[in-house]
Parts: sequence; C-alpha cells; structure tokens
Amino acid sequence: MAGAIVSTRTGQAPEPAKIAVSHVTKTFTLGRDRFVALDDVSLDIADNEFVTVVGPSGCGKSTLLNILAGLEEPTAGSALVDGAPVAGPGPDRGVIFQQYALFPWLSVRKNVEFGLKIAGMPRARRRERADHFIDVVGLTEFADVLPKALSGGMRQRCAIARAYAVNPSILLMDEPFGALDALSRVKLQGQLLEAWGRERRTVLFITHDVDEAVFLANRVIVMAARPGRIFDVIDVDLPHPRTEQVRLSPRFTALRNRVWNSVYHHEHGGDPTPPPTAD
Ligand SMILES: Nc1ncnc2c1ncn2[C@@H]1O[C@H](COP(=O)(O)OP(=O)(O)OP(=O)(O)O)[C@@H](O)[C@H]1O
Repeated sequence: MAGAIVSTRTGQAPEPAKIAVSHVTKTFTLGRDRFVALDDVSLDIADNEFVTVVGPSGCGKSTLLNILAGLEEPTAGSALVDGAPVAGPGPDRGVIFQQYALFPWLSVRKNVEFGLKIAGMPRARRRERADHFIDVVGLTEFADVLPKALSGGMRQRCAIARAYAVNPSILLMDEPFGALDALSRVKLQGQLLEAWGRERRTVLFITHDVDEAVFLANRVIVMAARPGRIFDVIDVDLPHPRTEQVRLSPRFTALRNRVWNSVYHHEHGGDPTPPPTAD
C-alpha cells in the first residue's frame, strides 16, 4: 500500500544537511528598482538526496542554484555546503546547465577528461576514470567523436559524464533535459537515476516538467514567484528503481497531481497556503 505523502513547509531534510540554505534573500537592483528574486528561502538537503525544484518562470529557481554553485551571493542569509559557507565555485559541486557547454574541438573522452587534466591527474588514471563515466552514461562507442557528431541527448550525457568524472559530491542541474524531445528526456531520466544509484550524489535538479520532478526525486520543492519563495515541499515515496511501471502507477499519478495542484493553485490566485495533501 502506498504511504502518506508527507508535506512540510520548512523543506527540512530528516538527516544532517549536506546543503543548508538558511533564510536566504536575494535582491537584484535594476536602475532604481529593487527586485526580490528570493525571499527568506530555507532548505536543507541531506547527503545523497535527490531534490527537484519546480515553479513558474521567474520564481528564483536558477538564482537558488547559482547561489549554491557559488556564482551568485545571497543578499542576506546563508548557504552552507558540508557546514561551510559557499565562497565560490568548487570541485565539490558539479554544475550542469540546459546548454551542454562542451568543448566542440575535443572528443567526448577529452571533454570528460578535461576537468581531471586541470586537477593534475596523471594521464593513464584520467583516461581510465573518463572511460568509466563514459560507460556509465552509455557513450563508450562514441568516446572518440566530436560533440557535433552527437545528438542533443548524447551531448547532455557527455556533460553529465564530465560532471561526474571530477567526483563532485553534489550535482546542481538547471533544466538539463529542457532542450530535449520527450523520448530522449525519459531515457536520460532513467540513465541519470541509474548513475545516481551506482555513484551516489546529492542532487538539486531544476525542471519545468512536473512528471520529471516526481519521477526523479526523493523530494519536490515547489517555488512561487513575486517574491521567489518555497511554497510547498512534497516527499516522494515511490520505490527504486524507478521503472516505467513506476511511472505508470497510480501512486505516481497521485503525486504528480499533488505537485501539479500546488504549482497551479498558486499561479491561479489561490491563497498563499499550499493545497491540502491529495490523499
Ligand atoms: N543578474 C540578474 N539581474 C537582475 N535580475 C535578475 C538577475 N538574475 C535573475 N534576475 C531576476 O530574478 C528573478 C528570478 O530569476 P531566475 O532565473 O532565478 O528564475 P527561474 O525560476 O529560474 O526562471 P526560469 O524558470 O524562467 O528559468 C527573475 O525575475 C529574473 O529576472
């Protein structure tokens, strides 16, 4: 029997936090206007958790991810990784954006090896490591080709292998599958979960796709805009491995509806409290 969907307002993880976002506010100044992109956002993410973030355009999803990546600083509040304030980008956090950002003149293998080379890893070891992660994402046959010879989905898999290879304990993914067709997207979701099962990481994954958010996550964070804030948090108690049967299960549908209601409810003038739990 499916368990209850647990919803909390605070976004606190049950275990000690790998990522601790505490009362983060971020304002941008545009001319004379001050724009509040994030307003008092608090969120703990436990080690090895897979958290997805959904919400309308402009609710501050990327701003939150960029703060954790060290690409933006909070205006107020704190963002800690392993208990230390984020002070810039670091090898402990791999970032994957919607645009694959591969070096077009380097083969798949050389792209994956790149970060290891920068880190000074000897050639034989970095090759072995790159080949391992190329295998994890199913690109072994394409290790020697240039990105231009790959499909969009394959390029994104290469970007994932590159991020995995430098062994970050955290993956920050900003709509990584947003540019892909539905089938490639579903395949990559499966591969990402498989890789996550084998090489555990703490993942923060932004998406506009509610099905994707539920399929991948242990927890879904729903954000609202104007100002950007956490509106709802939904625990996902679907079993692993997340097979296509899981995707077609009534429990998946219930959770998807629960998340969708939460996103829709806010966008269509509901009061600022989340809707009640669906079951
Ligand atoms: N560097 C910046 N300067 C000024 N305003 C910014 C800057 N970065 C983000 N913003 C504003 O902050 C708000 C939140 O932006 P953000 O990109 O985090 O939203 P988002 O939820 O990721 O949106 P989307 O789903 O469309 O990608 C937006 O209104 C955006 O215009």
